Amino acid sequence: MVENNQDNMIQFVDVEKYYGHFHALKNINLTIKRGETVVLIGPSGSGKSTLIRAINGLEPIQEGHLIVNGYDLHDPKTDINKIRKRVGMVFQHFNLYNNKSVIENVMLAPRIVSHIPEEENEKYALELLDRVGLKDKAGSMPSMLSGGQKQRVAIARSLAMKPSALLFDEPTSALDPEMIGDVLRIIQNIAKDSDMTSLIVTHEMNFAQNVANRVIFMADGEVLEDSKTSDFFKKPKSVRAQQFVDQVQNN
Ligand SMILES: Nc1ncnc2c1ncn2[C@@H]1O[C@H](COP(=O)(O)OP(=O)(O)OP(=O)(O)O)[C@@H](O)[C@H]1O
Repeated sequence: MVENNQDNMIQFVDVEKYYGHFHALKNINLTIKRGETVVLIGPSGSGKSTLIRAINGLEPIQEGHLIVNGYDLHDPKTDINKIRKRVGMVFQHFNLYNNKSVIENVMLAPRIVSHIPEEENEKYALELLDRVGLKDKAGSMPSMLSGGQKQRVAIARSLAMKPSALLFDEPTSALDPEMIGDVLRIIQNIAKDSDMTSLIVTHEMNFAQNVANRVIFMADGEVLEDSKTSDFFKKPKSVRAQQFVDQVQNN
């Protein structure tokens, strides 16, 4: 039995994850406290997406405990929807409903999951679209938007459920370079909110340095480093992490 500490938003205890025989997450132990902004970095294939997707149950784990907002995901009695209500996710490829307008995308989950009255739902959706600079696109279809705009809608949509935590899985990797700055600025603003817990997979090292209070470095399915951001960028402890940072920064 793992102690349930209310200060912890996300806790991995001895977590193991396999895809068939492939060991994708190896003995993961880490805790993310409420309000923290944590950046997860590492080479391609190191398990970053698997780890972040495990947190809202998109990837089942096979061993250990994964406790999110007080619920143990590995307990069959846990209702995953209770976790997803409080933990939003922003994907690399936006995952918008292309047959629904921008505002409908933002209003859908609060309407279906939380039964928010229509007028209140619409008012809040417009506030969120304003926050991401897209109020004037409320009636547009996603196909009429740029990649950066689509991602800003996806962020507004993830905020619509008033989550306690947001997971970002490479939110700028599919964007043209000129769109990345706007999206990162919005994420930075969200992360500054001390009530919000953010976990961000990214290759944007300047962003990581400016925004995160902690950096987690993964390689080959393991967490090799979990350090304060300033300590990590001053001198990573492992050779693997140093090589990775040098390579990303020289690109
Ligand atoms: N559904 C799956 N079935 C089998 N293997 C998978 C599956 N998803 C991921 N993997 C493997 O698990 C490992 C970790 O993948 P993951 O996508 O978590 O890495 P990542 O660090 O996010 O990589 P990237 O930066 O390229 O997105 C990789 O070797 C990948 O091939």
